[in-house]
Amino acid sequence: MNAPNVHTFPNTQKLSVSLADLVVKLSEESIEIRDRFTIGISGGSLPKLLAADLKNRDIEWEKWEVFFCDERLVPLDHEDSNYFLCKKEFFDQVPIPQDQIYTIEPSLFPQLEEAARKDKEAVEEAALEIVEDYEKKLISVFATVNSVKFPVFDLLLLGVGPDGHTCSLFPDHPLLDENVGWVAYIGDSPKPPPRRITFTLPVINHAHNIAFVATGEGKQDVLKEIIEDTESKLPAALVQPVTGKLYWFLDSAAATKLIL
Ligand SMILES: O=C1O[C@H](COP(=O)(O)O)[C@@H](O)[C@H](O)[C@H]1O
Repeated sequence: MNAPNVHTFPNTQKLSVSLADLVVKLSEESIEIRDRFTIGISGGSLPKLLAADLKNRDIEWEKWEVFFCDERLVPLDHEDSNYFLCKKEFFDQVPIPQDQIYTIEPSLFPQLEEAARKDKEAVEEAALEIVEDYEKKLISVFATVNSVKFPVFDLLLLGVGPDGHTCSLFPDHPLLDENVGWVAYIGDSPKPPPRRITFTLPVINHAHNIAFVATGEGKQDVLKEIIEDTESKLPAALVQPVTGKLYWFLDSAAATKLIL
């Protein structure tokens, strides 16, 4: 495994500038080689930190293809939606073509809501349709130029929760063992809302570049385990790129307990 590049910054403003530098560099390199930039974005604290400086950069936005590393199964205009959050913080500020921002399929929502009034099995069936639709969207973008075994993103931007979760992969959850599917449904997320979809670990680990972004003192302990304990089984510690590069962008509050 490639050693992670851990970058720490005195404040979130400086972190955002450096994160934007990396995204610009990778976007330019990918467009030069493949004429497009494929990126997966997370929710939580990430979109605001990402957009802060990036929105003012000179980027070929029309070459971007954007997916969500995880998404909550709520309508796209719901405040819990990662799309809604990214739109508010980022997409509304930059000219990425709307049809190159791949959301979960809103027309599949009514049947999920109806299933929720029935039973768990019906919910799982309806959620599976959303998963299959999202996998089709991934295939439409990746199948022609990459190996179809797993999509290979130019960049995945990930967050990490104080419990060590990343995307919607939570500690000790059976989804951590998924090694075939690209997208998976979780109906019992310990962090609300409970129903979500998420990229699986192999999709994450096949990316060319993965950058974690974590800030604030609430993440000190978990970061120490994830970055320094090579035996850790926390979801974020299982992010180990097959051949790609792994970056950590931390503010000094989050990085305090690390031996760097
Ligand atoms: O629920 C989620 O949480 C993680 C971590 O969020 P953060 O606010 O602690 O950065 C996020 O990466 C994920 O996309 C989201 O669905």
